[in-house]
Amino acid sequence: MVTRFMLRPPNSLPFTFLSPPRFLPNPLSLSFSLNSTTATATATAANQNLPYGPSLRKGHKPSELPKNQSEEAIEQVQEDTDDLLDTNSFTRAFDIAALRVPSERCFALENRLRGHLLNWARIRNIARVRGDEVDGELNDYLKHRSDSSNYDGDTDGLVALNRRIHGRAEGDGELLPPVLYRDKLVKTFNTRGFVKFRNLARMSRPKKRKKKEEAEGRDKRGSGRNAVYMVEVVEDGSGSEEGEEDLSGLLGDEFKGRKWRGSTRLLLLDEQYADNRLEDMPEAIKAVAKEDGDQSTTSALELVRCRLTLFYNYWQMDEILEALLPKDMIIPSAFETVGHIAHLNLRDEHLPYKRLIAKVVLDKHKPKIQTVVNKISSIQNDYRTMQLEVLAGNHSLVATVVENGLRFHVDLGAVYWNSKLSTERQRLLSCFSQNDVVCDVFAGVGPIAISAAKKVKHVYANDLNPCAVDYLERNCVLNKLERKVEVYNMDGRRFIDAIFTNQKARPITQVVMNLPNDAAEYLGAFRGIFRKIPNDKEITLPTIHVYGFSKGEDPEFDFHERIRIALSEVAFEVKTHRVRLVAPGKWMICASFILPERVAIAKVHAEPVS
Ligand SMILES: C[S@@+](CC[C@H](N)C(=O)[O-])C[C@H]1O[C@@H](n2cnc3c(N)ncnc32)[C@H](O)[C@@H]1O
Repeated sequence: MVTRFMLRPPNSLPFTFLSPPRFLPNPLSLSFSLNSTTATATATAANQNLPYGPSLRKGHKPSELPKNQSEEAIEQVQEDTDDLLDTNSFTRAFDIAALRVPSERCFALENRLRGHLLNWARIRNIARVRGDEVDGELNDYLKHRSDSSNYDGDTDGLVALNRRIHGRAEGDGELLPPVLYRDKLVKTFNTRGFVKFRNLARMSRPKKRKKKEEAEGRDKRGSGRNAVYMVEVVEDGSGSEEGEEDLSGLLGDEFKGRKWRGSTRLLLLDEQYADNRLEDMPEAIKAVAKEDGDQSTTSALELVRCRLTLFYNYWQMDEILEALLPKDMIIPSAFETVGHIAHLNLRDEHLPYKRLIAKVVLDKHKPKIQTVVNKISSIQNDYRTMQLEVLAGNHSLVATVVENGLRFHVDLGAVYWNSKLSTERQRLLSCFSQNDVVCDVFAGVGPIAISAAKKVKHVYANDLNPCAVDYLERNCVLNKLERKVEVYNMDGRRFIDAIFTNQKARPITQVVMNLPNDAAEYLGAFRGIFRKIPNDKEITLPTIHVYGFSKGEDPEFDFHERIRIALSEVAFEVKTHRVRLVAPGKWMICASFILPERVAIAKVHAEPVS
């Protein structure tokens, strides 16, 4: 059964008498609708109580909007989503005021009106007017026509304009074939100094999508499946005036019976001026309007009423989840990413809404995120893998991660990966030099081993998980480092014993042991590791970097103690570094020390457990 989730009604929070639950208590019997008359009546009052800026608790719901082009955009957003979520219920329209100004002056006026313009996140305070974009040359011509006192009857200009409109070349009166026309353009460019136009054909041809948008006279933000917001003029001062020419034939039906003032833009005014008349506006706005009136007989600056519609795509993930989830529930706002996968860590209280949450996460982070998963249980197995449930998107758990300029293929369902450790891996790498030989005892798919291979002389990498080893080998090849990394698939203790007692192996200078739960206990494998080496032969004592968790009051001391006990040695220096807090009061620590000689040559050797 598919359950459809509806948004909490707008204005529900400030009014207890509306007080429906913040969400529907039983997610399996969801059907909720707000009495729209009540909502409208309370809208203005509610808006006054709400903070500045757009909010799902402000504005009008789509059902309250008059039928118009915005419906097309709403439908297209809906098309893109499945039945789980009613995206239309996130459409909000806001009444605002705007100054309609000539396009060439809008940036100068924007600067002068700063502080009085709409300052909402992700909304540009300059909006284009639908169907109001005209070629500059045509614009000049139309200005002359509309101001007949200035019009000097320049027939040359008219002829040039005519040629331009009919695609004819200047001088010959005939259409040029495209190749000749392009050739002519090249010459023009060159004489003007544009000598580096290598691919003129491509550059002079507008991109298909752009062409289509221009033809439709629409702003990308306001239409199609990616509609974010849209600005429409709902009431302006223009209208048919006597003696005014009907320009609908030239400019399209949009302009039927309307006064033409050239290309214009809307400077969206702050929401507090939505209902103001010009005389009630602040001095800065009045001054601009007055100057404009003084300068021009046909002032193009006018105050208009607009509707700003914000669609589902406008709202951020937390705004949408806050509106959907029950009141007082913590909004899941963070997640880990591994390549195309968003990895949630939902609390029990979120589980009834897990698919809904995942859908919003996916919608708000597409196309980077293609799959949303949730961890089902904590990591408990030997291979440190997670049990994951795919909640939204495609079911591929094989991700490609880029770290430190290297690429890693990772199957999140079968191997260990933690992007949060990337900074720590960088820190560790900075301890290595080009003469080092590194031994990574718990290598996983190779983030440390392969990154080290780029820098050091040689790497021995091991993991118990055959699947991790498989990816480790592939990742070596993927990064063209397979000749510098030797891969093993065995238990850590056996590996330490094998690699240090192997006469042919290069002397190891650095050992990495990243298995924080148990790595310290594997240190016993180093006791007596060089016991068979003759006294007169030089030995290289490696620096060991071992990771562990500590809940102790003094985590460094606590971890140091564990290392001492594992090595049965007291007197040696250990440097510790706090990696990160993995849970309240629980630190992940990295301890680095040179293997004490007494331990390395001890006669008692802890036999590896087979
Ligand atoms: C915490 S992960 C670290 C992996 C890698 N170093 C990284 O940073 O992504 C620990 C790895 O140790 C491996 N492992 C667990 N027990 C092991 C053992 N006894 N011997 C060798 N590897 C083991 C697991 O399969 C896992 O890949």
